[in-house]
Parts: sequence; C-alpha cells; structure tokens
Amino acid sequence: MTTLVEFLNESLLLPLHRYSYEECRATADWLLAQMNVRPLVGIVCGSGLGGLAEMLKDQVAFNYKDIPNFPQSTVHGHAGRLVFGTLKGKPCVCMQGRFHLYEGYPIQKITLPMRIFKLLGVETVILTNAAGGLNQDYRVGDVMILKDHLNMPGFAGNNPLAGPNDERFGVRFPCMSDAYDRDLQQLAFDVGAELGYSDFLRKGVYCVLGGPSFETIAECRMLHKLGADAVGMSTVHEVIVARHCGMRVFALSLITNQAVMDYESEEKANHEEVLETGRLRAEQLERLVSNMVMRIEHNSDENINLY
Ligand SMILES: O=P(O)(O)O[C@H]1O[C@H](CO)[C@@H](O)[C@H]1O
Ligand code: HPA
Repeated sequence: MTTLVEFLNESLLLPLHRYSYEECRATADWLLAQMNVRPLVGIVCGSGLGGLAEMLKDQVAFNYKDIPNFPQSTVHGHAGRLVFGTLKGKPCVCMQGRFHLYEGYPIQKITLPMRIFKLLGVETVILTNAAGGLNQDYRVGDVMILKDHLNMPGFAGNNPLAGPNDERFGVRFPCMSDAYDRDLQQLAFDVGAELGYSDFLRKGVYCVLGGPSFETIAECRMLHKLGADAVGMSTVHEVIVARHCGMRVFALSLITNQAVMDYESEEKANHEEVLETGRLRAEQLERLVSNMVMRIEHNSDENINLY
C-alpha cells in the first residue's frame, strides 16, 4: 500500500522536479529532427557573455519558449535562445542564457539542458559565468579557469542528482575530484598565451551560492577562508549533471567585480557592473573559446558529416 509520503512525492512533488529519460529524449529528438548536424561541443553563456553564441556560423536558433520542456530565461543578460552552428568548422550548440536556482526553478530543471546536450551527441561542455573575485590578487576583467568548486547548495542537500538515479544517464555516486578536465585547463592556458592573454588568465576555485542577493562582507570573508577564489550563482549544478552523464567539462569565470571584503569599502556589487565587464572582455573571451574549440579533439570527429 502506498504511504502518504510516497503518494505526495509521486503525485505532487516529483513530477514538478524531474524529467524522465524519455522526456529528455523527446526534447533532444525534437531538436534533432530540425537539424542536420550533431553538435560535439556545448557552450553555456554566462551573464553578459551571450555574444559567444553570435560567433557560430550557419546558425539555426530556437527560442527556449518553443522547445518542449525547456524553462524560460528570466534574467537580464540571458537572451533565452539555443543556437546551433559551427565554430571554426566544429559543430556546436550554445545556450544564450542559462537558468539559476534563484529564478525559482527546481535544480533538476535548471540542469536539464546538460542532459539534452548529452543526448544530442555533445562530448565537451564549455561553461562560462560572471563571478565576484574573492582572491585578493584578482582584478576585474581577469578570467579564472576553474580547477575545482565549492557547492554550497549541495552541502544543504540541494544537489541536481538527488532523487532516484537513472543509470542510463550515469552512476548513483559520480566522482567529482576530476570534474574539470585538466587537459582542457592546459589548453586554455596554451591558447591564452598564444593570444597574449596570460596577464589576465588565472586558475582557481569557484563557489556557488543560491543568490539572488549578493554576499555580505562576512560571507565573502568566510568563502575566501574556505578556499574560494571567486563566487557566483551558477555553473556548479550544470557541471555535476554534465559529469554524471560522462561529458568532459571546461569552465571559466569572468571576474566582473571585486567581492567586498572590507567594511571601509564604498563598493556595492550590482548586476549592471557585471554586464558591463562582460561587454569589455567579450571579444577576448570569444577568441579564447573559439580557438579552444578548434583544438579540442573528439571521439566522433570523423562522424561529423554522417548525421
Ligand atoms: O553565473 P552567471 O549566469 O554568469 O550570472 C552571474 O551574474 C548574476 C549576478 O550579476 C548571477 O546570476 C551570477 O550567477
Ligand atoms: N557574487 C555572486 N555572483 C556574482 C557576483 C558576485 O559578486 N558577480 C557576478 N556574479
């Protein structure tokens, strides 16, 4: 006999929170039916970094509102379009706008696109975000290559993999000590050096919080002591789901503002500054990402034209 708790979970809660394998498959098939190439690289544009999507050639774009099961973008600086095309000849799909916990979406919903990427054939995911700099050596405009993360919502039990596990996506207990691909981190530094960007390239630890309020001074001090170099409200949930289903992950943070660590400071974090820093670094980030994409090797490179 079904208990009251099971009944509530099955009939009221779970359907709101999760997508079955079949629902993910249906979304991916809907997209593939309108496409004659399969993307190998999936790119997520952070706040103010949507220009990355404009680099794609031979674009086919979908508004999120037209894609079955997709949430809508509600944040300024996140256009809400899924753009397919090629970048330096490599088939890519690009999310021009991501979803965040603070928009009120369940964590499984904001990470749904990662599973769609996987089912579309994506092998490598490149995530970008805007973040506040906690590391005192960082300057606004620096680009931090993620080597690791601190998952604060995860500490509180809000993990996108919570709930029943579907082995068709991945294992129950995925490893996260290798979440950020080391070869891709090195590639970013190599490409960055060739482009003359070494002065503003860093490597560090990103900490995700729920947002939408920016951090207090005490919170910034605490996060810094805990080992975080930058703080934001995204990316980590997507990384966990992408790694769970076996995609390679690379992530970078544009340091759009200095996190306020000092009670004497007059600075106040604000979204306008975040978007403005994105505009100032857009071109260099586009060059960095597109040159990386050109150099990433994929298992299915030889199959590109078969779909
Ligand atoms: O992480 P992305 O999507 O780049 O956005 C960052 O910028 C917004 C705050 O200005 C927050 O959403 C934060 O997470
Ligand atoms: N804190 C949290 N998220 C952010 C910040 C910040 O300072 N800047 C950009 N996204």
